[in-house]
Amino acid sequence: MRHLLRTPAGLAGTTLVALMVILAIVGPPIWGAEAERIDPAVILQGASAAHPLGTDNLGRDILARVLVAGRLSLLLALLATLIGAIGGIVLGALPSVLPRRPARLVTGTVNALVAFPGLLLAMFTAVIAGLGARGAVLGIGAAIAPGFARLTQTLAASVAGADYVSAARMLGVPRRRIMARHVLPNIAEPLILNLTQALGGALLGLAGMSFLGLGVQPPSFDWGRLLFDGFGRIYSTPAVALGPAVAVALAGIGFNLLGDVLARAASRTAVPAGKAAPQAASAPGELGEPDPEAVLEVRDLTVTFPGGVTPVRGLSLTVAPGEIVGLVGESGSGKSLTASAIGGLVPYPGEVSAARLRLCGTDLGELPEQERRKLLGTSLAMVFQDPMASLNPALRVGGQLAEVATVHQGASRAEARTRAVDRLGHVHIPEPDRRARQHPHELSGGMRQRAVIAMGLMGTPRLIIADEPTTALDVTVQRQILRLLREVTGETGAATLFISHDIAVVGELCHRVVVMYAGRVVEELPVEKLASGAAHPYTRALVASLPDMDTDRSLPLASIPGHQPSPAELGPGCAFAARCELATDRCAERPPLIPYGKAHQVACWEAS
Ligand SMILES: Nc1ncnc2c1ncn2[C@@H]1O[C@H](COP(=O)(O)OP(=O)(O)OP(=O)(O)O)[C@@H](O)[C@H]1O
Repeated sequence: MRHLLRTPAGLAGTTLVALMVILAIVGPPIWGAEAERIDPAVILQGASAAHPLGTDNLGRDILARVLVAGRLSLLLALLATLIGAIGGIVLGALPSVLPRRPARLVTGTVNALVAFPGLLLAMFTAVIAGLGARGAVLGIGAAIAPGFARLTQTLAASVAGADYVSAARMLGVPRRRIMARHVLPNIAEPLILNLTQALGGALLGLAGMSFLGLGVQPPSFDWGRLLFDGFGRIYSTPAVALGPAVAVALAGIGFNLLGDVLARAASRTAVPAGKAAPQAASAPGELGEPDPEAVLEVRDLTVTFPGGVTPVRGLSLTVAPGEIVGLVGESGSGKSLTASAIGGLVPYPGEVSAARLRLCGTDLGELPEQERRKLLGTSLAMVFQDPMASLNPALRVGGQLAEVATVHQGASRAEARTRAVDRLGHVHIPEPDRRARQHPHELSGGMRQRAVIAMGLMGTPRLIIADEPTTALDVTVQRQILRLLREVTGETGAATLFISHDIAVVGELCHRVVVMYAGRVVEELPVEKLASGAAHPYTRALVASLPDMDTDRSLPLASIPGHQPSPAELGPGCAFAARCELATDRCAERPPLIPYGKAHQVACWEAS
């Protein structure tokens, strides 16, 4: 964010807005008397040394009036924006809490209002509410509200699909409460950012209303009113109209630039990893020197959500070039959030901190936002469970792949397309040229997943994070994708972090296995030791729950009794203790991750 504010647009927006705010505060006390001083000797004068913007029909100095009018102009714009925003957010949120029919009525009304020209809506409301500042403010508020309502509906719809909202719904949480607790807090940031841009629009709108004679009435004056008063003289003494016009334009540009930069900074909806004090397991002195060979080095990674929910707690992980590391654990253990934190994709309001988060030898926490994105865009490829989530259904597959090359490598369109077709062929998609021209829905599930892997290969990824990439696929296709991942890792020398809840798949594909439980690593071991050399009771239970050739298929499959505690339920001791046959009083204290043979670490007091 700080970096974006230092860009030319950010700097210009911040400076202009700061100047406007200062003007609104100091303008009236400094130039108030001058702005009101009537001087019959200098009536209707043009620009001069004494009156740089000329004088009005009562001999009042226009420059002083422009400087004083800033306060009223900004205050009215702020009021109109707040009215529009609050009205719009309420309108936008209503369909989510109302019964079906009234909800449809509200949605239809919002759609109609969005289609209605804003200025007409403003004028219509202003005429009904009465001429003057009040009517203009209500009018502009009414013109702003539909945009906010539509934005609220769109954002709410995107959050409504989140797993935690579905879970709350299934638990029977009332819709009003879901809206207030789960939806609105998660969409607050873009809405607040939109306020800044709306403020710029409101300033221009109010000036327009005053200019049309529908806004501020004498003796009060805002920039629009001054523009209205000076417009008749624009050919004889242009300065009198240009002064207020420039003020309106500068303020509008300032708020729009700032709003745009803020929106861009927030558009990620993800929180970049920042440097944070190392937690529990490793004190600063234990952090040690960075590993120069590692592709990925994570130390004490923590992901926190408001309310003290910490689904990832002090996780450390290293992945070497060409290595396939499996991150395994039950659903909810924090595997996906770990991947999201590495890729800078943790959704707002999650917060990421790490004592060290290095990718390809560069500390991500120390990079400016733009460079961090560039490094992630070129060195990291992410493959998710649902390939449709990574592919835009409205775009052709080839075009989406080509975008990576045009955006990150500055390739021409033709070069990017050729490379996209080549990459599709590389992941064994038959007839890659034809497939590149198709839309994602025309491809099978396995082919889509291959296309996503091909997208990752458009750059030269040093690390591939594959988060449950085969879970949604049938067994045969699963095998093909696993083979492809192994092949890609072997060919490119890239490292792979393979996330799965399926320890059998992990055992088959990976060189090393990291086992997570309730947000922490409980064991890290070479894959050869998985079947019979695991030391943590949880890893052993996971392995024991796998069926093999001798398993009696008439009996229910083995499962680990009990359930993994949710991040909010975690106490100070070993999180697995409640389900562990070996648990003793000592487990009330959390066991540290300690070496247990070569390339093997375990966090258990009773490990044997
Ligand atoms: N946006 C969020 N806000 C609050 N809690 C969240 C959010 N996203 C994830 N969590 C919580 O973090 C915990 C870990 O989630 P995560 O998705 O990383 O688990 P996982 O091990 O990948 O599980 P799965 O295999 O089911 O994807 C879960 O308890 C989940 O409820």
